[in-house]
Amino acid sequence: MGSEIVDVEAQSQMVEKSPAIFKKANLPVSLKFEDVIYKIKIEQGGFLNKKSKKSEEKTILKGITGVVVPGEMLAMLGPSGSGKTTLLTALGGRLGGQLAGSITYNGKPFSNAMKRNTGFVTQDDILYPHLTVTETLVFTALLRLPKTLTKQDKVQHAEAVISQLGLSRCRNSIIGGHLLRGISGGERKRVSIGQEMLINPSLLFLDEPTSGLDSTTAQRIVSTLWELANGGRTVVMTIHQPSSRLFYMFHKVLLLSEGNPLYFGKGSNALDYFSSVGFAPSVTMNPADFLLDLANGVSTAESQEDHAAIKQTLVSAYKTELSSSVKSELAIDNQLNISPDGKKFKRWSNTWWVQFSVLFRRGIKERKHESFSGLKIAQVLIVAIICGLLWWQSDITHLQDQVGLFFFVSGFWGFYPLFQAIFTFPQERLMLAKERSSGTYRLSSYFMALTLGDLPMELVLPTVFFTITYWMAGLKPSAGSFLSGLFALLYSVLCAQGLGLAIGAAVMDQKSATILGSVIMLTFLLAGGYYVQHVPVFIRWIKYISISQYTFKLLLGTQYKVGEEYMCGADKTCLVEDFPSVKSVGLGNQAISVIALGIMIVVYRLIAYLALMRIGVTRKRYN
Ligand SMILES: Nc1ncnc2c1ncn2[C@@H]1O[C@H](COP(=O)(O)OP(=O)(O)OP(=O)(O)O)[C@@H](O)[C@H]1O
Repeated sequence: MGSEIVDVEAQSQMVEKSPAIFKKANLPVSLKFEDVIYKIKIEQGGFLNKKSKKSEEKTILKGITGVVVPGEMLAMLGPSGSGKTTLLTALGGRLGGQLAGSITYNGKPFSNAMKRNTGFVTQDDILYPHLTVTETLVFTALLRLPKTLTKQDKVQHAEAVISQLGLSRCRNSIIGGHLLRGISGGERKRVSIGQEMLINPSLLFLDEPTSGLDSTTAQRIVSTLWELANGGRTVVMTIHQPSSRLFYMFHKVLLLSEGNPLYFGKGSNALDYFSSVGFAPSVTMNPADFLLDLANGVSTAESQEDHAAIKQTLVSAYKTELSSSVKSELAIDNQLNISPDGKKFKRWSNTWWVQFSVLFRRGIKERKHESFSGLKIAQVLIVAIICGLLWWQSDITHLQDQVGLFFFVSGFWGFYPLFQAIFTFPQERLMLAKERSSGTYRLSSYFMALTLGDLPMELVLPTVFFTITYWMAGLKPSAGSFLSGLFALLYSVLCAQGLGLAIGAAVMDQKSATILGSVIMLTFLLAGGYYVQHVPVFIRWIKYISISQYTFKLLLGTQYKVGEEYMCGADKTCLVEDFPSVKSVGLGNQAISVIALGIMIVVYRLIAYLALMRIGVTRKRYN
C-alpha cells in the first residue's frame, strides 16, 4: 500500500510538469449506462443445404449498468468472449444493431459533439507503416485539431504528445508493419494512444491497451492513462490480466462473465464483496486473477466445483446484492451541466481544403515507395522497349501488325491501371473505418486526396511507354497524331483506374476484387473488336461498355483516315476502313468514344465513392 501512495504522489508531480493540454479536460463527461443489452442474429447450420439455415438470436450483453465520472478510470475485466469489447464499442457510440438500454453522456445521448470529445483506441494499432512516429502524430494533429489553432500550434501539440508518451527516442523511426521493421509493439500502442490524446478528449476508451506488452511497459501506459483521468477525464478500458499493481490504479472495476455483470464498483472493495457472498480467496493472490477465476466459474474454495453453478450463483448474487446500489449511484445527480454547445462543436474540425491537402501529402508520403517504385518503372520501360523492337519502324503496308500494336496497347493499359487501383481501397479499409468513425474528415476530401495523389505516377508511366513505343514503332510522325494518341491512352487509363477503384471499394477484399477485375477486363478485351468480329446479336451490347473497344477505336483514329489506302497485295490497294478489325470498330464517330469513356470515368468513380460511404460511418463493429 505504501508503494501505491508513492506511485500516486509521483504521478501527481508528473501531472504538474505535463504540458498544458494534459492538465485539464475541456468538457468533463459523466458516462452512465443502464441495463445495456446487446443481441445479434447468428446464421446456423445450412452448410450443405441452404434451406435448413436458421438464424438464432444470441445475447452478448445481458443488462450491464454502471457509471464513470470525470477523474475516474474504469477497467472492464472478464474472460475472453465475455463481452468486454462489445460493451466498450457500445459505450464509445460505435455499435449499431440491436442495442437496448440507456447510455448517456452528461445526461444526453451520443452526438457529433461528443464524438469529437471522445478518443477510441482499438485493440489493433491501425497506423501507416511507412510514416515515422512524428509524421503520424503531426498528420493526425493537422487533421483532427480545430482550425482555430495555427499549423505551428498543431505541430507543437504533436511534439507535446511525443514527449509526454516517452516517444522521443523513436520519433524519427518508421512505424513498420508486416515484413517491415519498425518501432516496438509498446511504442506503437503509445502512438495509437497519442493520436487520441491529441484532441484532448474528455472521454477516452481503450480496448486492451496493454495486451502483448511486458509488465513495465503496461504499467507505464496505465500510469499515463491514470494521469489523463486525473486531469478530469473519464477513462474506460478493457484489460485482460492486470498485475495487482495495475489493478489498484483503477478507480472502478466491472467484471463480466458471458455478458453478465458479476461486479461493479471500487477495485479495493471487490474482494470484500466476493467474500461476503461466499467466495473468499484461500491464498493471497492477485485480485485480478481471483476475479477472472470467478468469472470462469473457478473458485479456490472448492476443488471439484461446478463452473456453471458458480457463475450462476455470482450472477444471482449481483442481482440481489449489488444491482440496486449500482443503480442508486446512477440516480445521483452528478451530471455536469457542461454540454458541448452546438456552435462550438461543428461536425468537422477543419475545412474541406485543409483535410484534402493534409490527406494528399500524407498519402504521397505513405505510398511513395509503392507509386515510385523502381520495379514498376523498369517493368513499363522494358515492355515499351520490347514493343518498340518487335514493331520496329512498322509501316502501313503491314497494317495487320500496326492494328495489333494498337490493340495490345489498349489491352495493356486497361489491365495495368486497373490492377494498380484495385488495391487502393481494400488496403485502406481499416484506416478509413478508424478515421471516419472518429469524424476525422469528410469522405469527399479523403476520396479526392487518395485518387489524385496516385494520379501523377499513373499518368507518367503510360506517357513514357507511349512515347518510347510510338517513335520506335515508326507510327505517323506528326505531333498531332502522337498527341491525340497519347490523349486517348491517358483518357482510357483514367477510365480503367476508375473501374479498379470501383471494384476495390465495392468488394473490399483484395483477392475477390482481383478475380472480378480480371474477368471484367478480359471480357472488355474480348469484346474489343480485334479477336472476334462476328459477334451474335444477343451479346453484341458488351462492346458498348468495353473500355478496350473505345480506346482501340480512338487509337486507330489517330493513325488512319476513312478513305486511306494501303497495299493489300502485290499490286492491289485496299481501304483501311475495310480491314476486318478496323471495320468492326469503325473509324468514324470518334466523339462518341470520347463521350462514352468520359461517362465511365465519372460513373466508376461515383460507384467507388458510394461504396465507400458504408465504411466507418455505421456504428457497427463487425462491418
Ligand atoms: N457480430 C458478431 N457476430 C458474431 N459473434 C459476435 C458478434 N459480436 C460479438 N460476438 C460474440 O460475442 C462475444 C463477446 O465478444 P467480445 O469481443 O465483446 O468479447 P471480449 O470479452 O472482448 O473478448 P476478448 O477478450 O477475446 O477480446 C464473443 O463470443 C463473440 O464471438
